[in-house]
Amino acid sequence: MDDWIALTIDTSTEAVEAVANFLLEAGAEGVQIDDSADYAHEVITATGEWLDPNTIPHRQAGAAVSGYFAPQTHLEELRQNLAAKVAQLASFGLDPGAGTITVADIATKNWANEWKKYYHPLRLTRFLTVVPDWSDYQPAQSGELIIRLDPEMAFGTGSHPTTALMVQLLETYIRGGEQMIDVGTGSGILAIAARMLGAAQVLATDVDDIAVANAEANLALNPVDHITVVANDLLNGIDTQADIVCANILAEVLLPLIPQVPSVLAPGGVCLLAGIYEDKADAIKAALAAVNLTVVEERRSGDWVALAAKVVAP
Ligand SMILES: C[S@@+](CC[C@H](N)C(=O)[O-])C[C@H]1O[C@@H](n2cnc3c(N)ncnc32)[C@H](O)[C@@H]1O
Repeated sequence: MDDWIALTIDTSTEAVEAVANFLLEAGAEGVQIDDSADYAHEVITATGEWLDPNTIPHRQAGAAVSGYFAPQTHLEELRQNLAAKVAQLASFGLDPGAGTITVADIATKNWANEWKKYYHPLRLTRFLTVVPDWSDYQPAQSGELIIRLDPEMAFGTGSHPTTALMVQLLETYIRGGEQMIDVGTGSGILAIAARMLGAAQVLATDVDDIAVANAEANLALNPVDHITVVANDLLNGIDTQADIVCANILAEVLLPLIPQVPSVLAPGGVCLLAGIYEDKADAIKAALAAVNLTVVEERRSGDWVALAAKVVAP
């Protein structure tokens, strides 16, 4: 059999999700992400051993996203199509990084499993650890909650700082028994985390059908119920009340979402937003203020900002 084609785009950490989507939309059978940011966290091995990321050989800056394509792919057309999309990243406020595209034939029979070596159990917070579903990792201490994920297709393995910020906010604002709406659920990671932390019910939505399917597959890997996943754009057509509305999406999507939040937010509820690149934070705060939502907490990780906002009585 002919070799598979691996097409690798050098980019920045913040553009990893968009570039992976470009490759999947272009027909990649799978994607592999090699992101220097993944090594900013401690890594735990399958046997529960803590590893200093500096002891593992890894890229020091930026990220590379590889897509695997069937041998008969029209390579030049594909390369040009992807180069055009990479050139548009800056107009979405994303740093394209080097933006170079390299092509390699790979004889690896089993590329579909190759990428898995890049995913390790990841200690997200004191209480939550994200574990790839093929790992036999067991909790290293009492009280440690395990989220099992197959991170193959959708965004949300926990390794991105925006996801980690949002999980920290969920730990702060979930007291138990809340109704929650998770807009842009991706892998479903936030919905699963919320249920494990005590939320009563989660409505998880995503505009991308692949994400909806991946979130449903991930729910099945975890001992969680009372999570409904639906394909939906923003909060369009949703009229249930929620104590928590969370969304980890780029500012361009949060801006039209924010005016929809008050109509679903129950009295005393909180709106949690992540995915905000720091130069967009002021615009997001202004959009919140315009609908009477006051920022009550701000968290940062690198260049990323996450906000909690509530209706505060005058
Ligand atoms: C950055 S990912 C977040 C995934 C996960 N919630 C997390 O925190 O790791 C953003 C998700 O929002 C989804 N999304 C983008 N635009 C959307 C929209 N207009 N309505 C609903 N979901 C959207 C994307 O498909 C993607 O899965």
